[in-house]
Amino acid sequence: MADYDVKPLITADEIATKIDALAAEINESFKDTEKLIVVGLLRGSFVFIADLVRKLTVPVEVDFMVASSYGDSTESSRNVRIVKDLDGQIRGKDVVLVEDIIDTGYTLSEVVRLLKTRDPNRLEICTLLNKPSRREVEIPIDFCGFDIPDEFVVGYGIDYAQNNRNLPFIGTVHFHGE
Ligand SMILES: O=P(O)(O)OC[C@H]1O[C@H](OP(=O)(O)OP(=O)(O)O)[C@H](O)[C@@H]1O
Ligand code: HPA
Repeated sequence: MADYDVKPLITADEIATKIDALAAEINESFKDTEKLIVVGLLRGSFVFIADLVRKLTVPVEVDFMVASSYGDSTESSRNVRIVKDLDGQIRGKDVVLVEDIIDTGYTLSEVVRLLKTRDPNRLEICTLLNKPSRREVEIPIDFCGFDIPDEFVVGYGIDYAQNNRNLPFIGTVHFHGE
């Protein structure tokens, strides 16, 4: 049995409403784009990307990268491993990088640094969750869902030690005895 409880923070309905708003912002911002490359940063963003792209009305291509820095911990290792790179080219293209959560900022800053070396026309960042109080590396966010407090969260694709990604809502983790 897990040695922690999950307390609801953001409901499935609140997430769905926010995704409609984020998609509307992205559709407006990229309305003149021939094709938008949506880059999903796995694994945590797989649920968010699936819901978000179905609300986009601009022509879209989807590609994925896999990055990892937390392992089974609630603390970043600050060592970002790029486990899988993009399959396609982004030179001269309009790109939105889709992330589930920005916490210290290490993961995204490393991915952004790498993608910028490939000279995209536009590279913008969309995150469902943002924990501003934990930031160690500054990251400009173009499309942001929710600012959340300094608590470890799970659900809607986001894990603790690979568990809880299947929860339809977002909740905070509370270890027994804390
Ligand atoms: O801003 P940071 O402190 O870098 O944290 C954010 C990153 O941490 C999580 O990834 P994780 O390394 O847990 O891999 P996962 O996506 O496979 O869950 C999350 O999905 C973000 O990519
Ligand atoms: O709050 C979090 N939960 C799960 N993974 C994370 N990676 C960074 N912050 C978090």
